[in-house]
Amino acid sequence: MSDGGIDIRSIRNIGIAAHIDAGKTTTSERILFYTGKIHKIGEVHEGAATMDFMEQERERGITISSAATTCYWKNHMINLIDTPGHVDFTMEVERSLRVLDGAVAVFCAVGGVEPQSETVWRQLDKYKVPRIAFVNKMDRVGANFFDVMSQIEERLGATPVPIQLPMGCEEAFAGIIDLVEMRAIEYTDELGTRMELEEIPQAYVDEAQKWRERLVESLAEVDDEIMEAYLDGKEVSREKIKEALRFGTINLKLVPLLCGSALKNKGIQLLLDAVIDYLPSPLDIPPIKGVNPLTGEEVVRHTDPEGPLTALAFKVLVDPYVGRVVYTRIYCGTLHTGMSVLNATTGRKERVGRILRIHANKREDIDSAFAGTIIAIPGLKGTRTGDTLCDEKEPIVLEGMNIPEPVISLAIEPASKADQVKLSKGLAALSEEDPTFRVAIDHETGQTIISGMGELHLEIIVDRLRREFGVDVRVGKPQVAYREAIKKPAKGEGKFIRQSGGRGQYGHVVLEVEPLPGHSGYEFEDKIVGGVIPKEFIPAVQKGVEEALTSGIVGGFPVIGVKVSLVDGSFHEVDSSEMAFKIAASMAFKEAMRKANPVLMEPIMEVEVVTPEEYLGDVMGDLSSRRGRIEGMTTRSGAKVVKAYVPLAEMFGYASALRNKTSGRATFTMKFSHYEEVPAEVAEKLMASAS
Ligand SMILES: Nc1nc2c(ncn2[C@@H]2O[C@H](COP(=O)(O)OP(=O)(O)OP(=O)(O)O)[C@@H](O)[C@H]2O)c(=O)[nH]1
Repeated sequence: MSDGGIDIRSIRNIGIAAHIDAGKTTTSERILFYTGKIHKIGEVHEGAATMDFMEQERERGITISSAATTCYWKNHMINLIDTPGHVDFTMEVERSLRVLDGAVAVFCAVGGVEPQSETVWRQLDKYKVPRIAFVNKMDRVGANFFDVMSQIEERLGATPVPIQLPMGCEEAFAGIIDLVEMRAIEYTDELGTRMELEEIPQAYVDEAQKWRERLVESLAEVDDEIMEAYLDGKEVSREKIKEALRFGTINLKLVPLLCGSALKNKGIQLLLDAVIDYLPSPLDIPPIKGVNPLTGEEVVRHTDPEGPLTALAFKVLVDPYVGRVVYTRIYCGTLHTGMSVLNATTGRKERVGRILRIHANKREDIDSAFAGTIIAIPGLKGTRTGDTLCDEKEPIVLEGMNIPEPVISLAIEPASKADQVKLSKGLAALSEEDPTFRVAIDHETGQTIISGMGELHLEIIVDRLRREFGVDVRVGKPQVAYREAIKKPAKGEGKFIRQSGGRGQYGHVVLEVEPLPGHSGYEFEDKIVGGVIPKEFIPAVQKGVEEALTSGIVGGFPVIGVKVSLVDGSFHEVDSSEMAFKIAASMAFKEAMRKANPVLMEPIMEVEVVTPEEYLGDVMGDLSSRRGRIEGMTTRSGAKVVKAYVPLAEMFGYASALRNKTSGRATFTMKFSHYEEVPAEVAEKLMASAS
């Protein structure tokens, strides 16, 4: 199976992961330059970068959107996937890490392993992504290749294996020694397009020999044949070295270490060679798992162009040239234009009218795309980020793409009447792009409420509304989504009786309430016997209860986890009406709830903090002071991983607090877990400040 002469073995789906300022954008751009797809090297911070098309990303220095760009190198197809690295966007991170098979971790030769590179590295560990490391900025004053190597070893618990050495550094950085080929590469022009291959200069021979031996020594650990040759003092062939490096990298046993200067155009071609030589093709990764939505059975799909279509829509973006496109990774089967596919997540069918391959500077229409590739599909109206697209006859929903419930919300309003329409449009577009972002209207106040995954998430949404949609908005303070529940069963009675001449009103309802297990869900049961309330009024009773549930009696928050039984009541031949029963039901519910020991419930987050051991005490102490409950502690790649349950209300500002406590070296992720009762003294304070 081929695509312009490319077979699956020659595909590399990679991401570039780096600390802010390590040179991710410059490196990506140089890759696109050398692979011949863009012809001008732009200075990133002057706005010419190809990957960062969102103005805001550049300003904030964090990458939010994840696009994929296709380029070719030595008969291989490389799909470069943009990887975000911020904790508030765990969905984004998970999605892009899901679709890439390997990564290039870029480090700054001066800064080394900086706190954020630690974050990114640990995410790659979590998703078991094979990687190579590129020590960039070798031309800068203070650059030190070996320092970065030891930091990777010590701080990240990895096994970096240099496959290159720098020739000179700082101002004098002139080229690279290739320890696999045992040759030197010198650059003779500014753009780095002219490289001279030469013998290793005399001054570097000893050092090169030493590191070549170390390379073989490291490979002996992962390859028996090399181990034997090493013990016997025999030469190991170049091919064998490459094979063992590839094996060690793909199996996460080692990380090849390279060097260069993206800005000075040195080392990028060799980096591309290493991507091809050592990072996995779609055939080298484990098969993807999912469930059959009809039977609930687990399904496993291999990278096979002949198999049933299985694809993941990993990002919806408005492309500046084409409009709304769905970036999709095909895991199995082949997608053709004109094909009808099942969106197994929504259960709806979609027609694929066009398939696009996105290059840095153009969009190419293609007829088909097979397993292992990444493409963009325009016009899939009903498909959102995280949806699985598949063959209708063999449905599958890929696992692990659950969309978390938003836990934080704020009120938003247009600054003027003129902004109203633009605001609605902007909110609709943004919630379509990002399934973790929701929009709702508060029926009591008429306010528009937006909800998301964290403070920064909403901050960025508001920022995008201002910039991209030109809306002037006013926003309220972020609010925790509280709920109410009851702790014991109780009975309540409600009578709504009016007699003022003419036709009166008569509704009389007796309800029992009881808590449901786990404080979730809602049930209504009609236990009326003997027609003490006629059948036709039962729906009105239920409606009255449901309305009362939307605003509890503790603080006016929605009530969750309650079973309501209608047990008794009475009616009047003439005066009873649906309205009267609805009001009586609502009164009965409120009375029952008052007697049922009502409590305030708060969202509890599952928090995972990854920290170097030296900060463990501080991190745990801080979590406890935030009413956190430590659930467990493990070790991952030499760092401590603390799992805890912490109320969301206590997590405001946690990102900066953690940064300050750990000099930025610890990282965290959090997601909603469940609701729990707010402790009495906290609830009291909360209610006092609200009133
Ligand atoms: N001296 C030197 N500077 C470099 C090199 N690579 C990148 N830079 C500079 O470092 C700065 C950051 O580079 P970017 O490519 O924007 O880094 P990034 O990791 O994408 O950073 P963010 O966009 O902030 O996330 C820019 O001013 C680059 O010109 C290099 O090899 N040598």
